[in-house]
Amino acid sequence: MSGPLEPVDSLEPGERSHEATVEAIAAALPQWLPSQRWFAGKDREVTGVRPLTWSTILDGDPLLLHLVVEVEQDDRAEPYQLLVGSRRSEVPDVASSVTIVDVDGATFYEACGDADLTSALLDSMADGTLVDGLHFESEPGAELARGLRAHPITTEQSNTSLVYGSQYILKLFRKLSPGVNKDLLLHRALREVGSQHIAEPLGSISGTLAGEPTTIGMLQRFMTDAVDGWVMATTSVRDLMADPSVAPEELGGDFAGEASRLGAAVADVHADLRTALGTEDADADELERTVQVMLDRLDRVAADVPELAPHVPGLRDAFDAMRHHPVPVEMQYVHGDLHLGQVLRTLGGWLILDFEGEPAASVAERSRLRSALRDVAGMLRSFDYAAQQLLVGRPDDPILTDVAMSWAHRNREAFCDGYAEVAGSDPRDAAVLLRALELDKAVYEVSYEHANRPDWLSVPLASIERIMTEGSS
Ligand SMILES: Nc1ncnc2c1ncn2[C@@H]1O[C@H](COP(=O)(O)OP(=O)(O)O)[C@@H](O)[C@H]1O
Ligand SMILES: O=P(O)(O)O[C@H]1O[C@H](CO)[C@@H](O[C@H]2O[C@H](CO)[C@@H](O)[C@H](O)[C@H]2O)[C@H](O)[C@H]1O
Repeated sequence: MSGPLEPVDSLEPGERSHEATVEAIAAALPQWLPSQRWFAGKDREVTGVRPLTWSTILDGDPLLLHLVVEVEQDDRAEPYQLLVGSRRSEVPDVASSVTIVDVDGATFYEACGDADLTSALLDSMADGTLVDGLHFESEPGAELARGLRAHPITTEQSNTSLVYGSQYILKLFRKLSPGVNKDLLLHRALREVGSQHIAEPLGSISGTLAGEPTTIGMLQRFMTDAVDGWVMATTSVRDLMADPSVAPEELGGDFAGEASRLGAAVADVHADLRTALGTEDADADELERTVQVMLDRLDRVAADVPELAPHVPGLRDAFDAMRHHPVPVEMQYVHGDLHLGQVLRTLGGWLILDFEGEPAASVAERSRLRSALRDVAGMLRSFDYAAQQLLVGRPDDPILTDVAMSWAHRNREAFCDGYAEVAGSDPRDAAVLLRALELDKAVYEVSYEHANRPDWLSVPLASIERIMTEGSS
């Protein structure tokens, strides 16, 4: 969760045509935004939406506008981007949920699902054009195909991704921050050092926000042979739950081998990030700052989510313990929000996606160098999630709970084994730090679930309870 923001300056103004339309769209957004999966502020009322700027990507009929709007909520004002389409000559074939507003007899709708309109984005990147203040570029050496149609992916996402043919995936970052997006920055750095564990970055779209060139989209190679880690992991847990009498290691869908290879891939990426972008040693001030950030987050989340209250004293102790058990920490660029939905198993091995960091963290927080153990903690949390999500909404069943917890334990250990083998040091040796990082991540998840998937709040809360109990036994 970020605090109040300074007012954001306008993007470089595009043509002022369509001004009245843009105002009408902005006026409709307070009602429309909260129903969008990618909107990060669903748990707070939208008190106003102000257009910061807009660009006309296609003019006439059909019309394709790019808007950056500032969304005001009680304690913050944040910029979001939207692609808005309209057609006069034919009724658009789009779901009613994406309709934003009717203006003068024309329907204006969220255009990410309109393949006739979104093909213009790829074509503009292939051509390297500047369209009404938006720069469309391909990465050095990338020869992009033109004329491909796109469909949005349906995964639950913080952003919106469009798949072009079976070749490319374009991620449109929804909540914008001035500057080059960390996801693009780290993908470029990893490509420079020849990382084997990323999908190649191929293009980008940028505008200007608060006077800075700002990434609004990133194009990557689409991996057709990929399955995401979350799907693989949850399939494995389901198989085990379906027949609890089978030992996990005898199960056809045992995930431990993959978990270990994933640990090795994450350690490789950490090493590549160090090579590409360097490291710094953490000093006592850094440790103090880290503990304080965790305590502050705990206070903020506990104020919003009463269910966290009983755990607050124990969580405070866990964070405080870092002060009494300091370990030498090398600070480096990390992924920042690593979980099973951010990793893809391809024929060539594991790829890591989405280096943007936690969607709710401030840009300053996301851009900091951190301990690589943050990513290890994120993935450990994800094994817990994969195990527990099948228990959500079911009556208590001690046998199934036991199966789920054994699966999580087995795969968490395998992941750490794989990581340790490549990194040369075992994350489990820094037990106090790793425990605090896991709990801090779980506090973040409490806030994330409260805002996005209240039904799942029980998942991070149960983990906090478990970690606390293990710690006190
Ligand atoms: N290069 C790719 N090839 C295939 N699928 C991808 C690729 N990049 C992303 N995906 C799919 O899109 C999903 C969302 O991508 P991600 O970058 O994590 O978006 P977000 O930032 O919105 O969470 C991933 O979980 C994965 O299933
Ligand atoms: O992928 P995003 O960058 O949008 O990350 C956000 O959403 C994730 C959920 O999609 C959320 O991850 C949490 O749920 C996952 C299962 O859906 C689980 O694997 C993760 O371990 C858990 O943290 C992530 O926290 C949030 O930032």
